[in-house]
Amino acid sequence: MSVIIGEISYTNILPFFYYLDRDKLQRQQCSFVPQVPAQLNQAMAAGKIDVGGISSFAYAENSTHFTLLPNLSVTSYGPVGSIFLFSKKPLQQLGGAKIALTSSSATSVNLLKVVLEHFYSLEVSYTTMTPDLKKMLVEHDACLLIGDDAILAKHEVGKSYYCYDLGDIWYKHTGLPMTFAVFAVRNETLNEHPSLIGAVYRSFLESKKMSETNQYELMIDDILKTHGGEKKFWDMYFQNLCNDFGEQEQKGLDYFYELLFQMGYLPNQVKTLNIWDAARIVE
Ligand SMILES: C=C(O[C@@H]1C=C(C(=O)O)C=C[C@H]1O)C(=O)O
Repeated sequence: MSVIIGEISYTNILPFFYYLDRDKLQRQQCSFVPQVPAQLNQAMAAGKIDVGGISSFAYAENSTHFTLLPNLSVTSYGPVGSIFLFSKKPLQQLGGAKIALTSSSATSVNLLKVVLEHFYSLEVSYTTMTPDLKKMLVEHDACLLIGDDAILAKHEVGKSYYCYDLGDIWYKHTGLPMTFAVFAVRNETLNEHPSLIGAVYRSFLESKKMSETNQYELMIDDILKTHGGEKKFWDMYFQNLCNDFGEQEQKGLDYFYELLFQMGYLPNQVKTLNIWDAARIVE
């Protein structure tokens, strides 16, 4: 018996992982797989990962096979600070443009399609590439980066390009938050190991609460050692992200899924968000 936990390899997921008692979870036969979102999404769909953070888009693609864990997400109300379209031209002039998309993402690449095609009525072409701004912009007019790649690129070359925060654009057009990552578990795993998934879920919740209570301080001290940057920047970044998944966050996600279905980017409508009734957790 083992449960494999997917761990998004970006700083934005850290509040849920920083305080996990990994030794205890490992003694309970849990193991951890760190990867970028797109790879975790695929692994979870293939049954190679059981539970963890995935792109919210990947939940929509697998909503009949996955169950969402309540009160956990990576969401922004407005600018997210790590999902940027870097462009050689102003966004409104991107009609006919060639856009390079990071291969790490699922939510943000689809959010970009909503922004360009639905909000701005632009027709563009897309190529998926490994995230490397300089290489992406050799033959493309604009590129999308997410996570720590985007943070670094903004810091290094942000002033040389037009730079658009997709969380900001989404909020301005809809008045709704955007949930980039959700926490989900495969239905089969939930049926087989409800009490272990309960333990994993409570650990995520506790880590999130501890991170929020001490204002991410210890976590940011460590990030400064591993990633560099300024304390002020990371303070702002984490204070700005919402880690809840309540009514308003769900409303934003419902609307995102609805637009993607109408645009043909989701084959099936997501009728309901299937959220685990945590009250039923088996101790
Ligand atoms: C805020 C971010 O959210 C991430 C974006 C994701 C995506 O675009 O698929 C998936 C998981 C999130 O952790 C980010 O990485 O910048």
